[in-house]
Amino acid sequence: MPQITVDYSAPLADAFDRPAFARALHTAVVDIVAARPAACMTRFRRAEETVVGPDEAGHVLVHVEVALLAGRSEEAKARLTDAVVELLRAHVRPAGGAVRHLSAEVRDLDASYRSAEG
Ligand SMILES: O=C(O)C/C(=C\C=C(/O)C(=O)O)C(=O)O
Repeated sequence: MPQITVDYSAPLADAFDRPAFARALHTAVVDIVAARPAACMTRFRRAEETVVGPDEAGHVLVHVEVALLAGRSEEAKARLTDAVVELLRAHVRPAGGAVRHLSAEVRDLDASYRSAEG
């Protein structure tokens, strides 16, 4: 299962349409790296405290990590990363004038990865 983790700053709680983002993200994962639709799984983690440089306020962060079984090309992984950042732009509204820091990475799951269902 593509294991997808999204860390986001707490002030974005009402400004980040998480279900819509996850659905669009899963479509992108299926289209770009041919994952099974039903296998795409995203969890969101709300960060109560963030600091950017010296600042405890004035910034909000979203970072997305997509972990895939090994085998996709670097080009495909880079295309997916670009698509994720574009989706973040579309689904994270600026919150109270804070600077948005939107980022993503696509990496390979470790060779030891196993999963089970049921
Ligand atoms: O669910 C699957 O299709 C197989 C799988 C993971 C698949 C990916 O992570 C991928 O396509 O990159 C699994 O966890 O069983």
